[in-house]
Amino acid sequence: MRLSKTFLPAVQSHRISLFYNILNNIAEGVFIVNDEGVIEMINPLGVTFFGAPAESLLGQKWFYFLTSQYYEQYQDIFANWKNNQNQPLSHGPKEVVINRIDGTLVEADLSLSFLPTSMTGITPLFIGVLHNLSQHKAQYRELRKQAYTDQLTGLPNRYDLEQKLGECWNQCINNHQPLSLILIDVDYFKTFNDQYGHLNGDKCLQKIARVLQDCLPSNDSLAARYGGEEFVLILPHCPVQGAELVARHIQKAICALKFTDMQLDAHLSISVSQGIACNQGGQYRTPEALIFAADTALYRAKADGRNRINLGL
Ligand SMILES: Nc1nc2c(ncn2[C@@H]2O[C@H](COP(=O)(O)OP(=O)(O)OP(=O)(O)O)[C@@H](O)[C@H]2O)c(=O)[nH]1
Repeated sequence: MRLSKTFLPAVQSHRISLFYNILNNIAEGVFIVNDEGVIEMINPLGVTFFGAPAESLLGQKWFYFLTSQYYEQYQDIFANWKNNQNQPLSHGPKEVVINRIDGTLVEADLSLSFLPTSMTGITPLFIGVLHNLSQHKAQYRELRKQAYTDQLTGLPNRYDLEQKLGECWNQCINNHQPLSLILIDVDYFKTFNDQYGHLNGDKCLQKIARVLQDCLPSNDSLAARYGGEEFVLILPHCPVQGAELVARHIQKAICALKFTDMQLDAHLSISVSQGIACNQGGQYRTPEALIFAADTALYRAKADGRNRINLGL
């Protein structure tokens, strides 16, 4: 800011240098812009948000450094404000993403405060206070990922499955597309655990998860752990014949699994039972009804002797 201390009384001059010291040492990024959005002052922490030397930031419009979505927002906000200056232009913390000079992105909370000419004496000014959110956001993303992921297999968990199924359901209904679901249950898994131990049982579930992932027919299909030794495949845009082919593929791949890397007998093999249901033309009213139909089909596959594929009605 262009303030001269030369003719100011000593007390006032002291206050101004105190103010500068506070601003330069405060643990938030602070910048001051004029009514065009041009940066007039920026503190050292503020500079780190933009990733360029203070000298090159002064004189530039601050919102040029925002990613496109926020850039347009603030460009509009400033333009609207210029057209109707009676509107106060202040807000509390709002999320923005800053595109630093080196191309890296910084997620931050921005609070904007308006200082009218009656306070500044020259021209209205705005104070921007930036609080770095990048670390919190990274932690949040990690926790969110964990909340949606089955820890043992790395597949989406049941919670994620229910969300995704709801989304696929709506999308397929709206586009008049079929939606198939395969419910898969490992056969005699209690015996596997009893004979080879729970840890080997865990490794076996991990192998099964990898097979299911590899058998997915398209990028929009999804394998999830439904719970215990049960898994689900969601196959959007897939008619029942396609789902049956996928199930046969899974059946073959599971039966071919080897456990010699776990120091188990080379002849040991496992199998799964599968129930298929497909919503093609509105047979089912809800995603829950589709799961129920696949579950009933799975129950019959088990009852018919296991290592079977059964189609729901
Ligand atoms: N190792 C391991 N075992 C699990 C896990 N979750 C569930 N199980 C086991 O899976 C077994 C399921 O047993 P049951 O429901 O009797 O079914 P099953 O023995 O597979 O028999 P069928 O399904 O009728 O063919 C139980 O022994 C559970 O302890 C897990 O995360 N790890």
